[in-house]
Amino acid sequence: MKTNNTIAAIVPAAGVGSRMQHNTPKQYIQLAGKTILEHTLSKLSQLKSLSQIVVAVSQTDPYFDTLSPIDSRIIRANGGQERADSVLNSLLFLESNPPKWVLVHDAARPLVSINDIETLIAQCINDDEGGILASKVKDTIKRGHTYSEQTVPRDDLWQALTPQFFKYDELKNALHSALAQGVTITDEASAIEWANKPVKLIAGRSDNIKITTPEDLDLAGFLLNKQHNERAL
Ligand SMILES: Nc1ccn([C@@H]2O[C@H](COP(=O)(O)OP(=O)(O)OP(=O)(O)O)[C@@H](O)[C@H]2O)c(=O)n1
Ligand SMILES: C[C@](O)(CO)[C@H](O)COP(=O)(O)O
Repeated sequence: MKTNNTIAAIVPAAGVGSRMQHNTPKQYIQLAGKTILEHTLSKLSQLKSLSQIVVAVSQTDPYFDTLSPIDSRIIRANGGQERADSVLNSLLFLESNPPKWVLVHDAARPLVSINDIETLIAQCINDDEGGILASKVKDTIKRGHTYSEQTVPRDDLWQALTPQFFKYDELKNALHSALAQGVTITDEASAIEWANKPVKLIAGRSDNIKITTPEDLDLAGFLLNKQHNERAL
């Protein structure tokens, strides 16, 4: 009997990018010849294992439908108030023909490495457990406000990245219940942790940055051009 390992991608892209302070939502800023969202979707479209790529955008988003076609697997869905609502809406969008697994990846992380995504998927499927790309904290970490009160031990501290990869049913149930109970959910892993289910930490490249503030743009543009030139060699 063939194992069902269908995988759908979900790309939350319904944010307004308030920290970017730009006149369009940050996913539509042009960098290295394309919008940030197009770079992200071009990356995901290299993954043949994906059955669908659901992109959650604001219901009133006027930009998405003007993008050049990238891949026939891409489908538009409605986002929500917060990132977690956008992800839950996308999961519900897939409800009539649910995949076994979902790969959730921020529109704002166009630099992700395909190798890292393939490693995440392979390890999670092999161990039959969900997981996330994450990078070990590298700097000395302080706790405090105006003054440092403490240097925090960092041996077990990780920065959560995306993609985050979970079984469809587990993620939908965890997100739905956590949001219904008013729990703050900043990533898929926080919903799964809240549901007392395991989250594997898979070390990923730390240059998979989330483009968040204006100073991220130059670095992201530089790295995107570098990746483009390396592919052309
Ligand atoms: N209601 C929301 C909010 C965020 N996102 C998406 O979630 C990803 C990560 O969120 P973040 O970087 O925080 O984006 P914004 O919410 O747009 O940024 P800000 O917090 O600065 O407003 C982004 O791809 C963003 O478009 C989403 O789909 N729906
Ligand atoms: C999901 C995420 O990208 C993991 O780092 C992040 O939590 C989402 O954005 P935020 O800046 O934490 O709201």
